[in-house]
Amino acid sequence: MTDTLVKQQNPVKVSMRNITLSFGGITALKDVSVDIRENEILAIIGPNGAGKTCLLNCLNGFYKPQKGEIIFEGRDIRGIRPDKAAKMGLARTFQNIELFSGLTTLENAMAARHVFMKQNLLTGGLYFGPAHNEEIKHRRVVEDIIDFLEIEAVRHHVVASLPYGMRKRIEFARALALEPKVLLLDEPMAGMNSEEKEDIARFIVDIFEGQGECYPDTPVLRDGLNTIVLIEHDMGVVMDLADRIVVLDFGRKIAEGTPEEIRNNPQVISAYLGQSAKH
Ligand SMILES: Nc1ncnc2c1ncn2[C@@H]1O[C@H](COP(=O)(O)OP(=O)(O)OP(=O)(O)O)[C@@H](O)[C@H]1O
Repeated sequence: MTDTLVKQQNPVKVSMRNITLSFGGITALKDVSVDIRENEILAIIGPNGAGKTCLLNCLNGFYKPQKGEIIFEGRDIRGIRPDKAAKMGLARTFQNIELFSGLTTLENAMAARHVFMKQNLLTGGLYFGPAHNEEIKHRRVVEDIIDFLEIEAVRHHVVASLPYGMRKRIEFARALALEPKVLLLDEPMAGMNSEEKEDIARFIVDIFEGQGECYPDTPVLRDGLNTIVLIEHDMGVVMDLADRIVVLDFGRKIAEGTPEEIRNNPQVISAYLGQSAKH
């Protein structure tokens, strides 16, 4: 059996069925169905305005599609609150960085851990005792993630003072700090130079594969994260990283397949690759 066939038979982790999303007269997504499978990096591509970000926004509850269903862990999560989606294991980064710019790298990553914290504001105010112990545990996970993403040098820097590429990396750290089951990356390399892109590509592969006993106390790094969805415009990166690709155009799914299939699909070439070839 070929590798492709094996991939196609991987269990479905999230199933988006017949998603339609409109804003007034604009139909951003029209009857789009996408299965996100275990053990795959799934790339979503398409020209500007094709509906890629909208699809992620539906997945993590930012937008509630008018039609369709999103099945995750046996239930329809269409229209779930974003914090609930994060708690269930759907974490994402944003095309336009959405960090707390007045906080440090460490504080931004720790903020993500509040999803898991049992202590409330009152007990949290009593620094000693359970809240303190809990903080130590979460801090260890966050420090591992900071180490993994090689951002130790800016742990205590306020995010607003950092260059763009570094802020993108911190957003990645914050998403990992949620220890997700499915990681949604919206243009994690946008605006980066080729060296920075290579670093991010390496992190994606490493997180997908897992780092074993290098990080024994942080399961997301130790065991890896076997379901990653990636929106990316750089075709070289997409072809290198993705196991499968879904192509959107004007809010519709026009193709789905392996990088090889997509590369040779005439509809995709005219809709997307053709367009970029003109530039
Ligand atoms: N909140 C909104 N209100 C109105 N229209 C919206 C909203 N969000 C998205 N749209 C529209 O939906 C369509 C799809 O947008 P989306 O951001 O998903 O595209 P995209 O494929 O991610 O594009 P890009 O590659 O440029 O980021 C566009 O026409 C966009 O203007």
